[in-house]
Amino acid sequence: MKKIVLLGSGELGKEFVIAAQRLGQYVIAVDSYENAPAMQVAQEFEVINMLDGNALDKIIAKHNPDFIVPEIEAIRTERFYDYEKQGIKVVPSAKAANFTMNRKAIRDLAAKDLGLKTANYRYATTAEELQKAVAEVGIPCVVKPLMSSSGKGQSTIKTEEDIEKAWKYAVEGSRGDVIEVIVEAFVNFNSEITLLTVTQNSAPTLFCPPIGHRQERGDYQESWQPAHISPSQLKEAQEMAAKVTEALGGAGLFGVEFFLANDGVYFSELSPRPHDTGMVTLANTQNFNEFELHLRAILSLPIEEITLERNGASAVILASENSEKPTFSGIELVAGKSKTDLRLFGKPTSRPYRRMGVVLSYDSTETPIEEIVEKAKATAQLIKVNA
Ligand SMILES: Nc1ncnc2c1ncn2[C@@H]1O[C@H](COP(=O)(O)OP(=O)(O)OP(=O)(O)O)[C@@H](O)[C@H]1O
Ligand SMILES: NCC(=O)N[C@@H]1O[C@H](COP(=O)([O-])[O-])[C@@H](O)[C@H]1O
Ligand SMILES: [Mg+2]
Repeated sequence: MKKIVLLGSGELGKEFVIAAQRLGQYVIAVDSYENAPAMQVAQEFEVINMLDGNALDKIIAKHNPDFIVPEIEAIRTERFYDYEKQGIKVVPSAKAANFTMNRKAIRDLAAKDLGLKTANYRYATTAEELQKAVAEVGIPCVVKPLMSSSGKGQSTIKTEEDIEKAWKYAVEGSRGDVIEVIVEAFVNFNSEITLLTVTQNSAPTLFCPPIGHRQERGDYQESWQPAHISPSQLKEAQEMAAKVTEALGGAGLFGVEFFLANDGVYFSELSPRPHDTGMVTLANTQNFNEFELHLRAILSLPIEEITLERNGASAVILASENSEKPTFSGIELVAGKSKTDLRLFGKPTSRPYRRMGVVLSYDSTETPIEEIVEKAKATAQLIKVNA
C-alpha cells in the first residue's frame, strides 16, 4: 500500500481517490476548505493554503508520503523540487507541476524550446504593457492571467476599448500571487480536443481516443469521445503531446489541449493530471477511465492497452447562485433516461457558474456522437441547483 498526498480535492481528485481506494491505496486529501469532494472519500484530510510553502512543508513532513499528486495548479510548486530530492515521488514530476502552474513556463517551453505551433503570444505586467502587447499580437486576442484555470480572469479583446476591462478582469481572476497576463492571438479554430496522454515508467507512452469539447467563458460545457479528427491531424497532435510530456518528465496522465484549425493543429496548454473534459471517460467509454489510468501509471502497474468501448458525452451542471447549502432537484427525471447517469460532486457550497456535477450519456460506437452530446446536454438541463 502506498501513501498518497493529494493536493487539491475537487471533483477530479474525488474520482482519483475512488480509483486509488479500489486498488488498496491510502490517500490524504488536501485543499483550502473543509469537506471538499475528495476529502469525503479519502482516509484522511488536511485543510491548508497550498500556496503557503511552510504549510505545505509541514503536512509533507507530517505524512511523509510515497507520492504527492497535485490536483490543481495553484500550489507552491517550487517546493516540489525539494520533496523530489527527499525521495518523494511528485506526480508526474516536480518539473511538470511547476511548469504548468504558470502559463509562461509551459508556453515558452512548448513554443520556444520544442518549436510546437501555438498562437502568437506576449506577456504584460501592467495595463500599459497590455496595450503594447495587444498592438503586437493584433485584435481579436485572448487575455488570461498567468495563474488561473477554468477560464477565470479570461476574456477576449474585440476592440481597443476592451483592453482596460480585460486587464482589470484578469487581475481579479488571478489565482495565486503573480500579477501578469498572457495575450494570445485568437485562433479561429474549427474544433478543439483534449488528447489524454499516459506516460509510463518503463513502458511506451499511450494515447486515449481524442476528446472533443465546447467551451464557454473559458470553461468546458460538454465533452465527448471520440472527437472527429483526421488521421493526419491526430498524428500531428500525438507527436506534439509526446514531445511536451517527454520534456516535462515522469509518469502519469496528462490532458493535452489542441485547437484544430484550417492552417493546422495548435498546441494550447496541458494539465499534468486528469482533465475536466476527460470526465467523459466516467461513462466507461474506455477500458480504464482517466483516473484509473493516472493511478496505474503512477504505481507502475501495467496498462496493456487503452481501448474505446463505447461512445460517450458529458455535460456540466452549473450553479447559478451563491449558497451555503445547495440542494438539487430533478434527479428522478435524469434517473428515468436510458444510457445516462449522473455524478454530483458533493461541493459543500455554490457560487454562480460553479461546476456541481456532470451528466454522462453513452451508446454504442456506431451511434453518432452528436446524438449522445445532445442527450447529455438536454438531460443536464433537468437538474436544478437550488440555493
Ligand atoms: N488563443 C485562443 N484562441 C481562441 N480561443 C482560445 C484561445 N485561448 C483559449 N481559448 C478558448 O478558451 C478556452 C480556455 O482556455 P485555456 O484552456 O487556456 O484556459 P484555462 O483557464 O487553462 O482552462 P482549463 O484550466 O479549464 O483548461 C479554450 O479551451 C478555448 O476554447
Ligand atoms: N479546469 C480545472 C478543473 O476542472 N479543476 C477541478 O475543479 C476543482 C475546483 O473546483 P471549484 O473551483 O469549484 O472549487 C479542482 O479541484 C479540480 O477538481
Ligand atoms: Mg484549458
